[in-house]
Amino acid sequence: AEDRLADILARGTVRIATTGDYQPFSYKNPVTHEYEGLDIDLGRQLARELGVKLEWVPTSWPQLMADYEAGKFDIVMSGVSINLERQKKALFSIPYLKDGKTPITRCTDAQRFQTLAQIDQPGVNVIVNPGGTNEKFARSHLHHARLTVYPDNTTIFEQIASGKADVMMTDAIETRLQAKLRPALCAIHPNQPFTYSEKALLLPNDFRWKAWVDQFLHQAQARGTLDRLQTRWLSWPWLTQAPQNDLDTLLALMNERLKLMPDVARYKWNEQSAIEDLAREKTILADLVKQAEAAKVSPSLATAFFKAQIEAAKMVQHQLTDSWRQQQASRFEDIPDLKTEIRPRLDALTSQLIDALARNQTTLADPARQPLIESTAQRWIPQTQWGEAAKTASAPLLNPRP
Ligand SMILES: C=C(O[C@@H]1C=C(C(=O)O)C=C[C@H]1O)C(=O)O
Repeated sequence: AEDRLADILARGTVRIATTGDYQPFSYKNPVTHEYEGLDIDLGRQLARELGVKLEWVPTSWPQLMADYEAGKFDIVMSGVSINLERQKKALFSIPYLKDGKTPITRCTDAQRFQTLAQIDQPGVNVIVNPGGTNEKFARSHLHHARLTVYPDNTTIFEQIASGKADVMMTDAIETRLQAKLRPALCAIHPNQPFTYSEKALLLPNDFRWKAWVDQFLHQAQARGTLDRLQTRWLSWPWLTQAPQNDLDTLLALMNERLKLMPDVARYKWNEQSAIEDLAREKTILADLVKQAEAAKVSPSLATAFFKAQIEAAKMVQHQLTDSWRQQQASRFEDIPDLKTEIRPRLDALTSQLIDALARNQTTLADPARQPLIESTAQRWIPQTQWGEAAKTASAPLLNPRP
């Protein structure tokens, strides 16, 4: 008989399928090309507890069940909703999140759209993304309101903020996330949604493997890991717009590097170790010069640029630890390991940053393009949450160089 758990342990790898298109669960960051989100963190913890390597298997919603039948993965972690159709073929773990459809609207109109009866009125503009459970829900519950089907998931919430639409009904977790990303919007009773559904992990038909996964989730729930993951990924500084050109990409990568610093600082806080690690900095700068030469980037530009990124990284860490010291913060839970998890991601970013420098090199060296660089950086700095550190990071792009 099949014993998937034994297979995984013998193989030394767990294959986790994910779609990469569903914030806050699974999102393929278009700048770093890495997966990020609640289910991604949970997947890393699952692999750690199994004691095996993790292989992400890209899948998509339309392909999910076909990939399952082709045996391409051991588990799906992607914010999958339990549904009895899927369960005719596969198994689900115990649920790790409760959800349901609820409204999101402008905060100024929050009182107008509390109930379905209030929403289903002539003159109310409801907006919905096509093809999924949101559209199904809207079509079966709305008879008087005007329903606009809007295909662009990335700008649909802008339509509400700008008044082109009034309200959307979607998963409560998405309304919470969007309300954090866009302060003009409010999630309406996300704790008492109109419908009830559950998120779980999709598994092959193997009860021993399911028992292991259920125990893992049970512990994550009981120890508070799942609550912490929700808090983390609902306040994550998600990318809201993909970069449009090489200069945007460079700035976005600089931002991605800084986004890793809160975890670096939390790790060091737990270990009570110093923020500055000069040996590590020396290694980075030495590797970098080699990589720069290979990519035909001037080593002096690359060095100046990375010194500024490292300076900014330490500023972010100091700011955070100063505030934690003031608040007498205690230990942080579930922090990724600096050596085996965070620094490898920083190293991957180093290569991507060098590529981006190479693609921007002529622009950066051209005095006629300085005004463009300056205005792009000036727009970028306040869009990040890093304040002075973002200025420090972008200084080498602005200052005229020898
Ligand atoms: C990020 C870290 O903290 C500091 C900043 C570094 C960086 O930006 O790469 C390197 C070493 C430390 O001085 C780290 O320790 O990895």
